[in-house]
Amino acid sequence: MITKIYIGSKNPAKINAVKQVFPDSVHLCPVDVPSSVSAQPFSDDETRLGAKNRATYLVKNMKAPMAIGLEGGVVDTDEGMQLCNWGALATDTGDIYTAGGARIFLPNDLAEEIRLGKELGLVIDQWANAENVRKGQGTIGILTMGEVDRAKMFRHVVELLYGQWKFHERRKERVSTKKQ
Ligand SMILES: O=P(O)(O)OP(=O)(O)OP(=O)(O)OC[C@H]1O[C@@H](n2cnc3c(O)ncnc32)[C@H](O)[C@@H]1O
Ligand SMILES: [Mg+2]
Repeated sequence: MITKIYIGSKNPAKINAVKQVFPDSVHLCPVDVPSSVSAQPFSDDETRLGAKNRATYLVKNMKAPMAIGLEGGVVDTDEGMQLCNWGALATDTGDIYTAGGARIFLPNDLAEEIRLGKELGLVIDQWANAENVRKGQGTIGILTMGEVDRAKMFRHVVELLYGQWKFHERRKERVSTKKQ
């Protein structure tokens, strides 16, 4: 049974996403950890690696039985720049699951600023004339008029992680009962 989950961030949007998925009895431990990728990841691979690094850091260095890493990034394409988001769930049994989140295109003037090397978290505050967007509704919340905010988007990612973990645990149980 899961009693404690570490989260590799103190960002409230990320913590809320995890809180919404697991039962109230599960104790959440948010810790700021290095993602060991750029502050503004620029591809799916880099963003996914950031999420994995956050989760595995907690298992290795904080002795977390289960840890979740969530990471936001962007992907530039021929048709414009997209938001991308990834999550990873790692366990002290050596398992790791990853899942990608929703993606939408950024308006071009916003994307141009990021191409200049600025971090989305800073750019969006100016662009939307708001403060700490990344800790609240997120860019995705601004661009969808609050229909899908950052916590809701990451909630889906966490559901995909938790669901995969449950599936594999069930499979392991079946295999061990067969062997008996
Ligand atoms: O404290 P941490 O967990 O690092 O939270 P963060 O907001 O910095 O989140 P990420 O490092 O995962 O995001 C990478 C970059 O993309 C920005 N970003 C990603 N998604 C965003 C969103 O929905 N709204 C605002 N900024 C976002 C973020 O501010 C960073 O500059
Ligand atoms: Mg960050």
